[in-house]
Amino acid sequence: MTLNSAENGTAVRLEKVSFSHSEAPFLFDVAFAASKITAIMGPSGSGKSTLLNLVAGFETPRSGRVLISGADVGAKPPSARPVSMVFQENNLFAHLSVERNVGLGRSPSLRLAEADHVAIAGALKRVGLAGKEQRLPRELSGGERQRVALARVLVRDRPVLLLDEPFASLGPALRDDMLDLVAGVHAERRMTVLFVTHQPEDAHRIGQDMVFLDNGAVAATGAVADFFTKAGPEAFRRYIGAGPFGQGSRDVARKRT
Ligand SMILES: Nc1ncnc2c1ncn2[C@@H]1O[C@H](COP(=O)(O)OP(=O)(O)OP(=O)(O)O)[C@@H](O)[C@H]1O
Repeated sequence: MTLNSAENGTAVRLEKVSFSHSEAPFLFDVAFAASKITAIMGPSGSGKSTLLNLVAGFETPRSGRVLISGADVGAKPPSARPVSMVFQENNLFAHLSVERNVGLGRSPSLRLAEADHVAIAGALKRVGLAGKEQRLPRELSGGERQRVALARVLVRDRPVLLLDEPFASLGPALRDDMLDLVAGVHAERRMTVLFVTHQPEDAHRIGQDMVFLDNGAVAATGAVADFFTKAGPEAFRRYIGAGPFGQGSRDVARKRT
């Protein structure tokens, strides 16, 4: 039996990756487990987006290596990396229909064969947008636009998914729906997901592992569940503060089950 890459799992590793925008230095040395959802949290400016951009290839390390499935992807442009990315907004081209925006995940020149159209229709159905294929992004709600971005991820079918606060501008109930959609897609495809969020409840809802950044470096790593106990890392507890997710209470553990 041959296993495809998703079944093998695709680990992501930043090996002593240094980088600097201007004066602020970053040094990332961290591994993301294959086929898991890892939440990436940390104070504003700690380097979460920068880390994702290094994996995606939008930023180039000054030194160190980015490894995906053990292969150094440093020389590859973003389009050649086995990665998809969803941002908080501006994922879509305003002048293209929903169907064509999704089609870009299949072919950047939108030369689409019959099989591509079938895949696009299937992806739009999976994210709950069947019937809205011909709409423009401005004719959709914020949540629907993010569903289009997820449909594009599905047709692009890369083993690594980078999510940079994709649902931060959505209300709580809708955010939960979208997170459950991501968790459902992850259960089907088993991508390796790096999920940047400021919301502890979002990390808790779908995250399995946690990478906590502080000041341009990894401050703590571990299982998400362990971060939300009283024994969780001190810097993390300071960051999330008081509130239902800041008390390390057993209520949180109960909610999960
Ligand atoms: N293109 C850029 N040019 C110069 N500095 C930048 C650039 N992008 C980010 N920075 C700086 O690098 C630091 C880290 O930014 P980054 O966006 O990675 O942080 P973050 O943890 O994602 O923050 P936030 O939670 O606010 O989104 C910040 O101090 C930011 O001002």
